[in-house]
Formats: sequence, structure tokens, C-alpha cells
Amino acid sequence: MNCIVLKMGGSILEKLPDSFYEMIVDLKKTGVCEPVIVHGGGPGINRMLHQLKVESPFVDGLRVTTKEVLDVAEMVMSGSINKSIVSNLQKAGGVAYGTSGVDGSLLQATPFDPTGALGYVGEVASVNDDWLKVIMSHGIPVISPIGIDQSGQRYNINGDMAAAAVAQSLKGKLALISDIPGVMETISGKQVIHPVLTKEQIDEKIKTGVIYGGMIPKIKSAMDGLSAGATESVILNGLTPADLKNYIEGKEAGTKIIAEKEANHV
Ligand SMILES: Nc1ncnc2c1ncn2[C@@H]1O[C@H](COP(=O)(O)OP(=O)(O)O)[C@@H](O)[C@H]1O
Ligand SMILES: CC(=O)N[C@@H](CCC(=O)OP(=O)(O)O)C(=O)O
Repeated sequence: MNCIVLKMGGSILEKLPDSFYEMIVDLKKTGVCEPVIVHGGGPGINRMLHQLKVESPFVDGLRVTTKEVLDVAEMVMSGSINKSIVSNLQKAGGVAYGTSGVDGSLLQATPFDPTGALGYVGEVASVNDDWLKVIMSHGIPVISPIGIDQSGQRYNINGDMAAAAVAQSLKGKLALISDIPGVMETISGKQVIHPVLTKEQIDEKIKTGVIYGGMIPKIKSAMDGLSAGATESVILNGLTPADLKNYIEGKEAGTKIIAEKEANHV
């Protein structure tokens, strides 16, 4: 199936222009490709936890998730954020269905950290893509990254990791939409955006601190998705919708993650 999984980061959700949603609806209507949305919501969760005076540290871009933090993450992401994306897509003329990974066990999860140090942080063990395809046959799925295991325990999953798992399950493209134009680096006093990066370069940039914080799970998801079945992975800026348009049209945009063997041809 020619589909594109668009992960919308919490950093841009409140700033995305109407034209961005219109473009997604257009992809579906014209049959260019089947859009599937997975979203995050980190800043919204932070705000709510701050109001509740609950601390939530991050380890390598992943939020340490106690039971209380899990409840807040689910309330914020599967509730108001999910529904605001659905309503924006419908305002743009599309039909969208909001779901979380809990509904229909769409995202079957296992603990990310077996030592338990990260609490209820999950990773996707499998995607119920039969259910996902049913939703896709009716409209645009909008997925909140809370997963569930067989015992009914729910987990907080990083949005980028959830999106990569969905892209690999559908064998589609993965576009991680954030508030930065791509992976940036200051070289000889000048800021550059890397148009392509290989796994080897990424490992080195994480080691040297060029890539840090929320970019770590993002870029690792882009790499993992690629090695596990996603056909392409790219990091794009949602604040300049022309980036998504250019990418769909095969032009240069954002930072593309490529396999080592392709690097020789770039
Ligand atoms: N080399 C880098 N280039 C661009 N952004 C980076 C880099 N390293 C770390 N970052 C950080 O990663 C952030 C994007 O990750 P995150 O905040 O989790 O985004 P989102 O909420 O969109 O998923 C950027 O805003 C920036 O602070
Ligand atoms: C385990 C973990 O870290 N989960 C994330 C889920 C939200 C997310 O990924 O949001 P962004 O896309 O805005 O970063 C969190 O609690 O912040």
C-alpha cells in the first residue's frame, strides 16, 4: 500500500497552519497516497503536569512515567490533542477518525525498559493493522501513542517510536514533522541542515552531542523504521508546509535518513 505515516510532534501542533491539514486531506482525496497520522503531545503533557505540580524527568528523550504521569499523558493525548487534530482535518474537508493505541489494541505494547527505571514507558510489540486498514478504508486515522498489553496495562509510548512501528507495519513512508527544518549542526560557525544522514553519521552525532534530547528518539525511530520495513524516513518542518509538498513531489526537503548502501549513490 502506498501510504505515508505523518508524525506530528507536540512542538508544532498548536502552530500548524490550515494549509497543512488541507494538504493531508488532498493526499487522500486525490489518491496520491494514504495518510495516517500519529501524534505526540509532550508540551501539552508538560503543561498539565506543571499545573498538578508533578515532576517528570526525561532520560534520553523519554519521559519517566509513573502511574500518575501515565494517566495525565493519556488524558492529554488521547483526549484533547487527538480530537483537535480530528477536527482540524474535518474543517479542511476530510473525514478523520481519532483512536489511541489502546482501542482495538491498535498498538500492542511491552515495557521499553525491563529494569523498570522508566516506569510505564512502552514500545510497540505489534500493530493491529487489520483494524487500522478498516479505519483507513473510511477516512484518515489519527493515532494517540498510548499502547496496551495483554493484561490490559497501558503504556506511554514516544510518538516518534509509535509512528515508526506503524510505518513499518504498513510498509509505508515515515515523515516525522517537527518544529525544526531537519537535523542541524553548526559547522565552522555556520548552521547547516543535513539533507541526508546515514546510520553511521547519526551514531557519531549522538555520541558528540550534536543530536540530543527529543531528537534522539526521533532519529532512532527514523532509522529503526527504515531497517524494519518502512520504505523511507524523513524529518520535516511542519511550520513550512512547502517542505511536505516538496518531499511528496520527490524534491529535497528536511533530513532524509538513508541506509548505508544508498549513501554511495548520493
Ligand atoms: N541536531 C539537532 N537538530 C535539530 N534539532 C535538534 C538537534 N538535536 C536536538 N534537537 C532538538 O530536538 C527537538 C525536536 O524534538 P522534540 O522536541 O521531541 O520534537 P517533537 O515534539 O516535534 O517530537 C528540537 O526542537 C531541538 O531542540
Ligand atoms: C515515553 C515518552 O516520552 N512519551 C512521550 C509521548 C508524547 C510525545 O512523544 O510527544 P512529542 O512528539 O511532542 O515529543 C511523552 O510523554 O512526552
